[in-house]
Amino acid sequence: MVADQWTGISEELRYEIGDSNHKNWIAPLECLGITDGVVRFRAPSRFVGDWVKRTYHDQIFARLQTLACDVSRMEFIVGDPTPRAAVAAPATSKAAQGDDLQGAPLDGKYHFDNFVVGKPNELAHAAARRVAEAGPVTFNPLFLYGGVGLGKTHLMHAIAWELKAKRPDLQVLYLSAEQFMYRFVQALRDREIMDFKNLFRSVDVLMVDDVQFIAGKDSTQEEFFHTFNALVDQNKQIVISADRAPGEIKDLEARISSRMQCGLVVDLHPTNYELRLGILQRKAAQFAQSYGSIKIDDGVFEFLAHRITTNVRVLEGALQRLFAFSSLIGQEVTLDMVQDCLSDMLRSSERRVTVEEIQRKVAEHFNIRLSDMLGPKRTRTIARPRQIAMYLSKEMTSRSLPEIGRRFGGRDHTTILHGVRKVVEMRTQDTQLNEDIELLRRLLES
Ligand SMILES: Nc1ncnc2c1ncn2[C@@H]1O[C@H](COP(=O)(O)OP(=O)(O)OP(=O)(O)O)[C@@H](O)[C@H]1O
Repeated sequence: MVADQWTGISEELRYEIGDSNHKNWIAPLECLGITDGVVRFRAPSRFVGDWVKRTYHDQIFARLQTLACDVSRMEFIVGDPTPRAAVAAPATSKAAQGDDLQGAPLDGKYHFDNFVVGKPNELAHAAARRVAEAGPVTFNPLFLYGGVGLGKTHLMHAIAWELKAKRPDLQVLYLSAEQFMYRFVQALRDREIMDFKNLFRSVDVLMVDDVQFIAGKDSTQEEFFHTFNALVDQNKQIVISADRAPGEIKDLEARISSRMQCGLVVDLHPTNYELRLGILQRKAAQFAQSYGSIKIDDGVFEFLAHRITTNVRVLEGALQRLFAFSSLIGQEVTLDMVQDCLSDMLRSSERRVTVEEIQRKVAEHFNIRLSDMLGPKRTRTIARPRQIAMYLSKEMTSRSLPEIGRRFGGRDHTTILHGVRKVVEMRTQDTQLNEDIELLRRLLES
């Protein structure tokens, strides 16, 4: 009974702790059920079990209690509980044991095949592909960086999958910097630091995600630095990711930051409209396999790609919700339904572009002075760009007409409304103007 409801709890936790934590820690757990008040989970390694117990115990426990009031505690067991697992492993050095080398679980969806390539990520993708060929080490480390949800983890997992498939002989270790620190601290505590060092130095490819996490953590940084140097000296490939460039990570020791810049540092740029559209199409095909096909009206993907520009994870969440909703109630996905079903997401991902930015960009584009945009002049060369800026302010910000009016030199809201209507009308008749507006919108979104 508890095991049946675990999927629901796991999904709730995804919202609470985020996709990436969920993927690393909660998704790999299997709920085995409840006996005498003890809820048992199977974890893929002791490391995962310990971590979940320390970090998410309260969140999981509170939910379990709402299901079965006789829950008294949780227990994590490791590996396969059948008698096969009871066979004693031959005595091997710790470093050679699979469980110890086990990094974070790899997501089965993060392959190169389903990574959509566009201008903003083509270099990062090409570099990742090169590393995944496992040819001679040409750049070491490969340092991938970029904002939240732009595909760093996806690319790292894709490298790991590809290497596992092509070169099963290689020891590939992927983990987050947080896990690196946890294992280091655990090794210190258990006096197993030599095992720790041997383990990390015995890998052929080391991949560390979100390295900014160790900034400011002195002894972890120190150990990381030595591991890093030892592997580079042996010509072993290292792949690192972070949310910013090495030189910009606050409290990261200068010697580490400079070592990281010795290889290839590549940036995943924020997505552009075309990339978002491509990702939506690709993900929709994937979702159709799990949820069954649904009918999606023309213009829905374009609308989403315009409106949800924050990060790909949010875009994916939006699409998933539409699929779930549509297949549950058996309704096709129309623009109206999208606005209804995703109203919270659309509100919160409203571009943080400001009226002032819009005025500046539009003034630059039409080569007029900002003071004229705000001032009283009514000549066409000034009034037209001003109306376009009003229109974009209404479309791209959540400001009301009176608020926009105040920002346009204290104009009345009816003047703004008139400007907006005028542009809506002109857009249908003047293709050049329409293109100008689309261009401006994209510039402002990027
Ligand atoms: N170019 C892309 N093609 C397909 N899916 C993508 C692409 N970029 C990102 N995604 C998807 O977006 C989601 C978030 O990506 P990912 O977890 O790799 O981001 P990240 O850069 O590691 O973010 P964070 O900084 O939060 O760790 C994933 O589901 C991933 O598959």
